[in-house]
Amino acid sequence: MTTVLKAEDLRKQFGELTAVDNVSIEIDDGNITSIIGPNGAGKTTFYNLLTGVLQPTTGSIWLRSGVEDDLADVTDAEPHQVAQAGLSRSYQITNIFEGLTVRENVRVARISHEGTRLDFRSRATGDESVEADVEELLDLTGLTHIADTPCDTLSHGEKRTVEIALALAIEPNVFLMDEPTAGMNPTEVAEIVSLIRELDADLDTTFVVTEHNMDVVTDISDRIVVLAEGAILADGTPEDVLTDERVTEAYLGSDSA
Ligand SMILES: Nc1ncnc2c1ncn2[C@@H]1O[C@H](COP(=O)(O)OP(=O)(O)OP(=O)(O)O)[C@@H](O)[C@H]1O
Repeated sequence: MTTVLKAEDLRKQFGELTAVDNVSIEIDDGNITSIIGPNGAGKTTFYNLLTGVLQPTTGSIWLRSGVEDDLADVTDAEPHQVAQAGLSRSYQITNIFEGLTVRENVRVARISHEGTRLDFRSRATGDESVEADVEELLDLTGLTHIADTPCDTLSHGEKRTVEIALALAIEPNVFLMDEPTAGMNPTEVAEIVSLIRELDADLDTTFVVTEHNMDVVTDISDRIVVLAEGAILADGTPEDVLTDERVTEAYLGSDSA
C-alpha cells in the first residue's frame, strides 16, 4: 500500500482552545478510512486543515497527486491549490448550480477542471473528450437517468449524489466525504452506501469519510480513526475500534448519538 495523504504533528489552536491536538496520521490507498468522533472532537477542523480552508498552528500536510507522484508538502496551499493537487471534498453544504441540469452541473465542473489542467499542465483537450468524461461521470454515479433534470427539482439524496459527481470531476487521488448520508432517509442512505462501495471498487481514488451514522461507518470502513478532544483516541479495524472501551466512553461522555 502507498501513503496518499499524511499529517504530521498537526495542531490547530483557536485562542486557548486546541481543536486539533498534534495529530499524526497516514492514509493509504486501497482503503476506506472513516474519521469519527463525538461532537466537537475536531473532525471539521481537521478536514478544514487538510483542504487548506484553515492554516495549521503547527505541523505539516503531505499529499500524493497520483500514482507516479511523490508526496508533496501542501501545508501552506490554498483550497484551490489543494484541489488541483488531487484532494477533493464533498461538502454538507451544497455547491450545486440549482438552475442548471445535472449534466450541465457536471459539465461546468469538468470544464473548469480542464481549464486548470490547461493552465498548469499544458494538456489540450477537445469538447468531445469533455463530453465523454461528463457521460462517464454521470454513469459512474448513477445519474444518467436524471441527467436532464434541473437540480432545483432533485431530492436531497439526488443532490448529494450530484455533489459527489462534481467532486469526482477533478479526478481526485483522495476524496474527503463530509457526512455523505446527513439528512438522508433510510432508502437514500442505502443507495449512497452502495454508491461509495462501487466508486471505491471502480476508481483508483482513496476515500476518507466523516460520518455520524455508525451503521454506515461499520458498513463501509476498512479502517476507523476516532478523534476525541482533538487527538487520535483509537485507530484500527471496525471490529477493534468499535469494541474499544475508551471509544464507548468518549461517546457516552458527549451528547453525540
Ligand atoms: N473558528 C473557530 N473558532 C473557535 N473555535 C472553533 C472554531 N471552529 C471550531 N471551533 C471549536 O473547535 C472544537 C472542534 O470543533 P469541530 O467543529 O472541528 O468538531 P467536530 O468534530 O467537527 O464536531 P461536530 O461533529 O459537532 O461537527 C470545538 O470545541 C469547536 O467549538
